[in-house]
Amino acid sequence: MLSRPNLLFSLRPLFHPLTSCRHITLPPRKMADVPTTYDAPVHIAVIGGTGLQHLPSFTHAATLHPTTPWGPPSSPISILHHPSPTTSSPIPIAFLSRHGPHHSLAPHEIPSRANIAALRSLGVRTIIAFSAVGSLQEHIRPRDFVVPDQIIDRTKGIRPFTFFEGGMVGHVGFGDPFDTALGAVVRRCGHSLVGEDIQLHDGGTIVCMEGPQFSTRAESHMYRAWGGSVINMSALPEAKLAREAEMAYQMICMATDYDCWKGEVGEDVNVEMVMGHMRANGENARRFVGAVLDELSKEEHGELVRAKHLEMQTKFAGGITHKEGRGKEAEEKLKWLFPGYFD
Ligand SMILES: CSC[C@H]1O[C@H](OP(=O)(O)O)[C@H](O)[C@@H]1O
Ligand SMILES: Nc1ncnc2[nH]cnc12
Repeated sequence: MLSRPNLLFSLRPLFHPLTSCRHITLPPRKMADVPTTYDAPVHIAVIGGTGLQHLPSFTHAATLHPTTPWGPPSSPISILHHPSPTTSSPIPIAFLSRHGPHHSLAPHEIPSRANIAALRSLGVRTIIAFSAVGSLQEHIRPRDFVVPDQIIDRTKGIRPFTFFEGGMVGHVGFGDPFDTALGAVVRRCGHSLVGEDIQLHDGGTIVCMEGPQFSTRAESHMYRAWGGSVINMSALPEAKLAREAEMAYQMICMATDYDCWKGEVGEDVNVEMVMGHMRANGENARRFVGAVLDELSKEEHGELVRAKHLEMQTKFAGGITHKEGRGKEAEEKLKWLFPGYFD
């Protein structure tokens, strides 16, 4: 049984599974000027992390408060209008703050399934995720950007990490945890900005640790020996769930510290250090994300942005459980997330 048995049914009028444009009705809010509904599908999202809780300089078209069978997401979802370089109408971008609008969610408390499910239900198929990371390599200096291509999972299995459980089994491929085609676009945009105050590393391995405490020195040395480039607490399960939800996902990282492997007095990572670098270089982070959105808004990227190359993969990956053996609650939730896949 669902813990909230009526939830799926009460959601149906809000998120009709068979319509791509979902009319979202919201609870009464104070934000009188900004609409609380948005009727067109939104294909691109930005997930902001530590120090990147807003994306100013875009037209704020709506603020949505969706809910999902996995509960509400970390924050309201802002719909921002981004001018398209190739069409007359603006491109809508969904912005979600991973730790909440006031950074009140620790990494292990982030409702990643709700975040990804809410974004997918709006039509999102491409996610640019931003993260503040520790550097595990001397040449990746604080304020450098890294567009990673691999992840080592050092979370502890305490975060819900899949949509497939409770009598619905699914196995998606995760050999390349970031989307190769999207990553290539992001790197190209990053390179167009590289100059005196922007440095970019084209690839790298993120170690995603559980936290919320930072690593011990022994762990930090071990991650370096494993070939880790940078470390954070939020690449997973976000990237895994995005893959299950058939979304093209790429993380952009900004180094804020050298973790604790250098062992120099006063140099170990702390929150002040992370926030200081994020504040000082936040404008460059926003420029980077803005350049990526400029590029993705071009018509030529339409197929990529709609993740046509991932469409239906989860129908087959999740088709392993025979109908008669399915857990009913799990089946209902997955039918909500993937209308038509598991009928
Ligand atoms: C405040 S330091 C640790 C914190 O910073 C990173 O956050 P995010 O990835 O959301 O930018 C890291 O993953 C930790 O959550
Ligand atoms: N050293 C570090 N370890 C884990 N997450 C981080 N985010 C920023 N710096 C970090």
